[in-house]
Amino acid sequence: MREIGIGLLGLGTVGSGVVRLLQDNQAKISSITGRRLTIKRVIVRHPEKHRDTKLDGVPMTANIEDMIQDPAVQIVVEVMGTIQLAEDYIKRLLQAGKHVVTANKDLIAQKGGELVDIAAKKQRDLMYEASVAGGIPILRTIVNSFAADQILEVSGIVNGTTNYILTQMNQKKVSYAAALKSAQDLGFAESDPTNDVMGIDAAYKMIILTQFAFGMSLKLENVTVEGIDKVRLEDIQQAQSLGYTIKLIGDAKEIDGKASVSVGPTLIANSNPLAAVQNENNAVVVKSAAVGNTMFYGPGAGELPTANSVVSDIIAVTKDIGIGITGNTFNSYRHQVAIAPNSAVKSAYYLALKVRDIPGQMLALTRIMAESKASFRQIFQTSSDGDFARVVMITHEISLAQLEKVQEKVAVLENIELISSYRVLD
Ligand SMILES: NC(=O)C1=CN([C@@H]2O[C@H](COP(=O)(O)OP(=O)(O)OC[C@H]3O[C@@H](n4cnc5c(N)ncnc54)[C@H](OP(=O)(O)O)[C@@H]3O)[C@@H](O)[C@H]2O)C=CC1
Ligand SMILES: N[C@@H](CC=O)C(=O)O
Ligand code: NA
Repeated sequence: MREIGIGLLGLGTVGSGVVRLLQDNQAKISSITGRRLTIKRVIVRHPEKHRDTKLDGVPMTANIEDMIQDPAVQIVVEVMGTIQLAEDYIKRLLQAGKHVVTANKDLIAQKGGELVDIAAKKQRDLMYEASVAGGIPILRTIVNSFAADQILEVSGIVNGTTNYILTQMNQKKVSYAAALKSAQDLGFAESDPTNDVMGIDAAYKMIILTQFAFGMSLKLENVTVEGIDKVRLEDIQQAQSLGYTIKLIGDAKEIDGKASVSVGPTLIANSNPLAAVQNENNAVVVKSAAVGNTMFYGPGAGELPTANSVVSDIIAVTKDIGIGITGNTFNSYRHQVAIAPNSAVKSAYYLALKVRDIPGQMLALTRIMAESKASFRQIFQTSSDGDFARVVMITHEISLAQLEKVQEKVAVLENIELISSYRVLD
């Protein structure tokens, strides 16, 4: 049987999983592809480090040139991370005629367009199924199974670390710091978890999903992003008492041909299936004109789930090599970028406010709401420590422009502080 040589750029959580799947499922993969997939070379930062993953006889070095120059390597798997270095390496690998599979959403979200162009010019494949929602095969599904349908919205939970943290805080009353630490130990979090908790990792994934769903290549500054770093246990408990669970939700919708993309803590009604998605699991809901709502659920991070997406890409590339059709872009849908105005983006909101416990404050608050033409469906004063009361309200559907008006007006009030404003999804 003919051989396909694989090069691994990175042998951490995901890289080790890739090795394991290629070894454990070799016979099945060969039966499907008609090729024997063999790991020929590994590049890591510290080649001398002790590793549990055993790759007898496979050279392991720190110099990318070793991979670029190795004629035995046809497909390189980039599971190293970073943006600039990975960009430089992948460009050189593509120029040298290698096919590339990557799990690097940071890179694809920011530099994907350039890399796709180089790959196409060199007639090489560039695939990145693992970059969005880890083990869920969402990108290929959008390309293949929604090609004939008009996607209206793609939304859901696309970061495993934050969903794990929120689940642990909500169910086990674990502290934020302890939950983050265990997400790191379990290998879900990025090497620097700032991007996870600040919503940036989810924003990168939403940028990639927007490209696949609407053909628009957005930049990070086009996405409204808020992380979970300011979500308090009080908010989580308050939401629960109202019948909601707080999740970090990514949302990309098309409004009159324009995109609106956001990431932020959101109150999900407990009857909504997204509320039941726990720990590192992700769920992506695709709303489309013909099909309606379709939900894709599964592990969004972790060694083997992510590795399965990587290996599915390796198999796709191997099949393309076999029939001589490499160089087709992973997603060929292109559409001019247009961003929806804030007046067109609508949602219900949960507003939590710290209000000085003196007469007249509720009146001031309701006046601001009336002036902003924003009505509320629920309002509570939940506790008072003598000086300050906590007031929580859930609005009817209002536009982002109206919300901003309310935020601006509250900001100038001396006795009322807006602590959080989160979207509400029924
Ligand atoms: N973990 C997950 O659940 C998921 C991760 N991803 C993405 O997959 C990629 C890898 O993640 P993960 O496996 O968790 O990361 P790890 O930190 O576990 O592994 C990174 C690997 O890359 C190597 N590496 C790092 N820097 C360099 C460098 N400068 N030169 C050569 N090698 C280098 C490291 O070498 P050494 O071992 O010597 O330190 C290590 O083997 C990232 O892009 C991540 O965003 C995507 C989906 C899920
Ligand atoms: N850090 C990411 C890993 C997968 O992309 C996450 O937690 O989802
Ligand atoms: Na995926």
